[in-house]
Amino acid sequence: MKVVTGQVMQSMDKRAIGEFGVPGVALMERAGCACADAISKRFGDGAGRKAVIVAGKGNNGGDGFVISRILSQRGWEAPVLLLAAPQAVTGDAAVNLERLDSGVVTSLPQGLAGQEELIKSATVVVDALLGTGINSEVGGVYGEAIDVVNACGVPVVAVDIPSGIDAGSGRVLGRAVRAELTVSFALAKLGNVLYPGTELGGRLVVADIGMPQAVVDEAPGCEFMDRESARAIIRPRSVIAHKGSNGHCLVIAGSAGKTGAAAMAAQSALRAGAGLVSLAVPAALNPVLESKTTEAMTIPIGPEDKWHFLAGALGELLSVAKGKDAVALGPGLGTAPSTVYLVHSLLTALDAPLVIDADGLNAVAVAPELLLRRRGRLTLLTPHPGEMARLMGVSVPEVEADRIGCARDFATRFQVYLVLKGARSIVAGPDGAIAINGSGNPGMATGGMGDVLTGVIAALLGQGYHPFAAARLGVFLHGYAADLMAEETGTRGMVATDVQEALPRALQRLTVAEGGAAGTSIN
Ligand SMILES: NC(=O)C1=CN([C@@H]2O[C@H](COP(=O)(O)OP(=O)(O)OC[C@H]3O[C@@H](n4cnc5c(N)ncnc54)[C@H](OP(=O)(O)O)[C@@H]3O)[C@@H](O)[C@H]2O)[C@@H](O)CC1
Ligand SMILES: [K+]
Repeated sequence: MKVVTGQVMQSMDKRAIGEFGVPGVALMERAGCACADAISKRFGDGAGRKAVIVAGKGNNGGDGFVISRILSQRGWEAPVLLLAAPQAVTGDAAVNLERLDSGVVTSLPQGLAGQEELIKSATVVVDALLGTGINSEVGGVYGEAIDVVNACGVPVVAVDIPSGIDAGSGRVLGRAVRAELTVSFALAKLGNVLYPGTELGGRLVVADIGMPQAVVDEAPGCEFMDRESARAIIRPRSVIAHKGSNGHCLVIAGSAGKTGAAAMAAQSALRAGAGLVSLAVPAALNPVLESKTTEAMTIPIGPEDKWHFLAGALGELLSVAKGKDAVALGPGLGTAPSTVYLVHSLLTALDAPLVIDADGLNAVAVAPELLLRRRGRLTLLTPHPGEMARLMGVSVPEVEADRIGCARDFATRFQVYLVLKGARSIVAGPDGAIAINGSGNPGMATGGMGDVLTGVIAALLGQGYHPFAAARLGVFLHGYAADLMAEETGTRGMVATDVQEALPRALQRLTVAEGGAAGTSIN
């Protein structure tokens, strides 16, 4: 599913009207109608139902006027509380304000004070205060109105986006409405799918409002990874495939106390469909990993009494990497100076597509410019916000404040593919392309989940997926496996090996035709 910023949606609106001759008032009619349909579907129709529409003076309010008119025709009582003088309403919104029966609209430029009882008596409150036109922090009467709506205890349906959410980032601009359902128009906005906006919006429905297809197709946006997008990436496996044709991955991982990271990365690569996995570990750890893993082939590296990789392991590792389809570097490596040195040497010497995670990233953070020496070879980094902050030399809050910007900046600057992990992981390509992952749940906030993701992405690279496809499908599959686990056992107590073991089921669900309507509801 494509998602766009609020500004892009506003320019799409202008293009549809200016270049394609679609009247703005027709777009508004369809937008209001889609909201009214969603409300009817959720609450039914007929007498005894009351929708209180809290409207601003812009076109978001205009949609609210249409909703009032349509619900009234369906037997609802649908009063509009307009936070402006009627003369302040202009354009298409004014046309629809005119169409309302007298007595339906109460003009309240001073705010909602005194309207609390009416609002509390509603079946549903419709939030039509602010949409994509929000241009500053919300205060004054709009801010107070948001507080009243949030305190009323009645289900709220947000028009386009909860008022107060920045459509381009999902940030709360001062304060924002909390809705049960959001009906967004033409395409979802970034603020509908990124936290905290996505959580405040509740369930999201994206309604077709008759935006010309060319306008939709040509709008610059990014991909929101849902089941449909994942299905579009997965390739069928040949019925005559053999282990050699499904990719041979090399995992370089492990140090004392971190054998689990190595085992999970290797096992997850197998669970994500790798044909063969070789696991290179410091020699002293080999007996542990021999017994921890079954299908993966372990390769002891370096002196028998060493529990971490030494710089001198370069030659041995390059020779085992020869002919491998993908290499995963980093899980549980530790940060011993000789290991860091080894990672630097491997960065410039390894030819195979390379996934770098965890301590591998910590080593890269010391000298990120080494990534540029991999030019022409494929490199994919999977940092969490802490690792991203170290890579960029900024603070974690700075990363969290602009996750898309940070991921895009690093990926383009160092010509790598990058997955910035966290709720709604961001995938960035060296050309600046962005995807946002839609799967996953809070049960994944435990140790080892990153090792599983590394294995999954390495397996997909090894099977020949393009790195941007491997990263997008990898993060979706990883989160989707966790979602399947959560359906069965809930999110508390979920561990990384649960997700690892659910990977085949997730892959199967994505490759077998799904029953029921695909629909446009994403959560
Ligand atoms: N795009 C489409 O395809 C379609 C879009 N449609 C709908 O139009 C919506 C966009 O409408 P829009 O552009 O009129 O902006 P909107 O969100 O109503 O707000 C602007 C008003 O709010 C004000 N204002 C701004 N910030 C504020 C603040 N912090 N605190 C207080 N006030 C603030 C600002 O006032 P100003 O600052 O300019 O004086 C201005 O008056 C979109 O979300 C969708 O619902 C559909 O009808 C059909 C198809
Ligand atoms: K709104």
